[in-house]
Amino acid sequence: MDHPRVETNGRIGPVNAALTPRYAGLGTFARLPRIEDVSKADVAVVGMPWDSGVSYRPGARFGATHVRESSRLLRPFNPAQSVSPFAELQVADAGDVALNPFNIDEALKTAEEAAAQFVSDGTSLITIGGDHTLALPLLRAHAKKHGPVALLHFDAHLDTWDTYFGAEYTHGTPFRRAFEEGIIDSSGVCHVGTRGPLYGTQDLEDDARFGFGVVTSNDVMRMGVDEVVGFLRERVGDRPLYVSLDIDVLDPAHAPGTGTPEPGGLTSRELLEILRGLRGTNLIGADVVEVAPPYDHAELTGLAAANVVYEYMSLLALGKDAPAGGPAYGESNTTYGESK
Ligand SMILES: N=C(N)NCCCC(=O)O
Ligand SMILES: [Zn+2]
Ligand SMILES: [Zn+2]
Repeated sequence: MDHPRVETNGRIGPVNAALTPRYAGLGTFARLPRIEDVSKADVAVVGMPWDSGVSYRPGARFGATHVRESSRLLRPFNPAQSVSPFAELQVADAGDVALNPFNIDEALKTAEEAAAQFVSDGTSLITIGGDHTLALPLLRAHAKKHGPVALLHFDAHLDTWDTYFGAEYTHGTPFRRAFEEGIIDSSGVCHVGTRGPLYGTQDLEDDARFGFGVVTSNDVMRMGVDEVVGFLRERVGDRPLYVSLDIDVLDPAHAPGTGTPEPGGLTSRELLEILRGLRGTNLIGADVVEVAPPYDHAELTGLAAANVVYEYMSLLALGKDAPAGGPAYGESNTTYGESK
């Protein structure tokens, strides 16, 4: 079936929701075109259906499809940032990478090669789904082009542990490996949203040795979003920035569909607003991982993840020269008029 699309500035946008109901049709991310249907994509959304690195509940292999399904309600204009991402950039869905579920080394190699193809082409990559092990090959692919990158890591967990059952490549270990490989810039790395029990104090000592700053979930509550944003901006400066976001950074009330949930997390409002605060940073790529739909309810987790991706796209559309404050950010009462 042919479904007319929104087209602005010569960019092929989503299927027009005024003509085709949102729940109809095949589900690309935000009902955007497939990458084969555009001449060149500025931004590609790529699914990573793989969860062979998990330590607890499996299910993130189904995350990519779930996030796509939960993205049908996204609309073309983002008032919180005053930007129409699909009009500023050609965004397309590149489908899923076929990752070997039985061989971790091979899967990580495939993921890295697939990512490197987009990155070397100058296409910004946003990946959806999969477990957090995948951050390692994604960082490798970005570092290959940009050198060691700044990293904002949104997560309940540190993910700088060493090994599980002797295995080096797991969803609890990608950022220790990234540090060891020299692909992250230790002066520009920070965790956001950490909480929950650790194995011991050594976990924090190791983590600090790798250079990570830490904004815990409680810090977000105590400092408030604006101060957190100021701290993160200062930390990353204008370095090439990769954002890796484990959906379990959200409280299980906001994102139940994940494999290692930890109570006491961020609200989706806090998370989305912190991401918006990154406008004008040098974002080069981003992921959202650990969405495990078998544990989701009412699409809460899928919707949160889809909106995270939409904020990534908005940041990319605004570009690295966007002013820090911006027309909408921090002036929420003026956005819809009236209530100031
Ligand atoms: N990356 C995520 N979601 N979790 C890591 C938890 C590792 C553990 O079981 O200790
Ligand atoms: Zn986590
Ligand atoms: Zn994680």
